[in-house]
Amino acid sequence: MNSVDGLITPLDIPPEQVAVDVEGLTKRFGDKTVVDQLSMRVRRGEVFGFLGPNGSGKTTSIRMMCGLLTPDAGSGHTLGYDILRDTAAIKREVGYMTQRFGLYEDLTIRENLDFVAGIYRMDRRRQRVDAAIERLGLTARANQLAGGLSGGWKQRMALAACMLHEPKLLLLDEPTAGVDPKARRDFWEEIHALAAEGITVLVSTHYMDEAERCHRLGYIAYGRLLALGTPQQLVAHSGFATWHVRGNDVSALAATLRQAPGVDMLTRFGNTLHVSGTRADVLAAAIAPWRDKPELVWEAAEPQLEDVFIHLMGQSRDNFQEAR
Ligand SMILES: Nc1ncnc2c1ncn2[C@@H]1O[C@H](COP(=O)(O)OP(=O)(O)OP(=O)(O)O)[C@@H](O)[C@H]1O
Repeated sequence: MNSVDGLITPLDIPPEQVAVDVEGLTKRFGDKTVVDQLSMRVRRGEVFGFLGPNGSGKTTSIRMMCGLLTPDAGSGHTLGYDILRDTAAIKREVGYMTQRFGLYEDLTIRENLDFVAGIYRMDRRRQRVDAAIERLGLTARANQLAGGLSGGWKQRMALAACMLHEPKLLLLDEPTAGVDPKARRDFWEEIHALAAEGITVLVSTHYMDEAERCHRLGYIAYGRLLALGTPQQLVAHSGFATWHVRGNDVSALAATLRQAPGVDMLTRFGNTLHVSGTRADVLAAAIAPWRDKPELVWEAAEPQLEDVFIHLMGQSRDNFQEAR
């Protein structure tokens, strides 16, 4: 088969620790299969990240797991509820932060949250709003207009809004798109603090540094789950070997190695090349003629999660084309 085999590490845990357990989830829109036979589990209190190219089915998968969308095939349980039958119960326990949060720019943070609590007819409205403001560190800004907030604070407010009904599961769909790096880091601290309290978090992201911060990851391409596991498992099971080579002029070397069998990926960083392959022995043979050149410095390197995903992306494109 292909080198993506072995990248699925199922989660073997007792039932009481399972937050999401789905089997064969499939969704079609028209004649297009957007999610194809998705089977996986998420542990309670885990931050689980979905990665994959645009339009690969991440949002659709997450929405099926949370009873927001009915699958065409497959079954499963979320927080112990059946995803086909108990959708109302699941929705009550899920907080969903969509890619575009509709906040009112001319209302303050407090007024926005109060408005959300109002439209959902929540009880203890004042108390819930106060708790969300405090929990998300919004106290000092509670009376500022939302329109004047930076992207990071807006996201924090959006998170506060979907925490008002005290959900057990959070769905965050690319929550930090367009947020500056410092605010992204703070936001992730918050996500981990919530997970530490036992809240399960499903998050979709395009950022590799965020993927590395998840407890476990699923990589989806063309609706298929191609990889599942902790960041460490994904790197280890990829079989990837990586070398770094430095020199004053690595252009000729780059051109030759790009064509060499065993070199699956070659990335240039200034005067350094990162050269990777899924077969360590074939890669070693490819670079052997260059290893003793005095003008080059070679170093065996740890493969990075990003390398694995870039490779998976290329691989899945090939598989997809073959399957057509
Ligand atoms: N309600 C719908 N009707 C028709 N097609 C849809 C619908 N929802 C999603 N799709 C299509 O299904 C595919 C997968 O969409 P989905 O939003 O799940 O992908 P994604 O991986 O979350 O992408 P992105 O990173 O861009 O959000 C896309 O081609 C999308 O256009």
